[in-house]
Amino acid sequence: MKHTAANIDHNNAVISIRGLEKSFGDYDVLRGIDLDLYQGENLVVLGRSGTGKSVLIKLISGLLRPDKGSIKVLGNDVLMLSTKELQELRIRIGFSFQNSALYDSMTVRKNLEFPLVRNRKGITRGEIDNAVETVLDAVGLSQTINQMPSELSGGQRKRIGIARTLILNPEIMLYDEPTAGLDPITCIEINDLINEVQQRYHTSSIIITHDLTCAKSTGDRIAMLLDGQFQRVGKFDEVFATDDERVKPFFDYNFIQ
Ligand SMILES: Nc1ncnc2c1ncn2[C@@H]1O[C@H](COP(=O)(O)OP(=O)(O)OP(=O)(O)O)[C@@H](O)[C@H]1O
Repeated sequence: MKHTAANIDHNNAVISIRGLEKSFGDYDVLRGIDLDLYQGENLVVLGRSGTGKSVLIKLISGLLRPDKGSIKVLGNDVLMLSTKELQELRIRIGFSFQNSALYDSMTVRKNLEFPLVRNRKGITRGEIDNAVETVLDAVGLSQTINQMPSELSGGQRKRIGIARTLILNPEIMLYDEPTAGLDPITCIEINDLINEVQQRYHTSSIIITHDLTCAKSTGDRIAMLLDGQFQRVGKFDEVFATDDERVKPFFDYNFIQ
């Protein structure tokens, strides 16, 4: 079970979605999504491949427009924002995506400086150095500051990718399959890091994963996408207390029953 007691404000939804629908041609991917992400909460989104998890993230970040429904993020109606306002909103969201690769030709320090220099005009050298050292310490990799990405393990690269996101002090974190392709021990480290980020940065997070160990150890709540809707939402044990043949195989496969 999740081992950190989270400080969640259930009166404050940082993401609020109602009646969201999205189709591509004849395929109705999302068929009426309702979802609240509360301040301080880690919410895990589970679902089979192709059920629309990435589409949901793209709708939340304004990269796709829905056919129906509303999306509020940090008090903003995403569908009403101008391009510039959307860009400003996205800076407040940290994206930890599988393909958010590090720049191979830059040291860890330069990789971490990059988003700061681009997004914080007028920032001083001292402030940059301070921010880099703080996020590296947060992900436990201070010693790698002058290394190249090719000298790091997969787990270390993942941590630096998360540090690069944290450097802009995001209010919301979106993790897309954070443990994919990592060995079990590194997975545990990444799960712990997600929980530490929640505690230390007071972020609210959506974590998309197929890894139920990750779901169990990071999720304050689990939302399972079934047939285009969140049909099972709750604590980990509640979500899996069912004989539903769409749900059981997830559990059985992950825990070898
Ligand atoms: N721009 C697009 N145009 C047409 N179809 C799309 C588009 N984006 C997504 N789809 C379709 O929507 C469905 C949901 O895709 P999505 O990438 O959200 O799945 P997913 O749940 O994230 O899957 P996975 O776990 O494999 O990453 C898929 O059938 C996909 O082909």
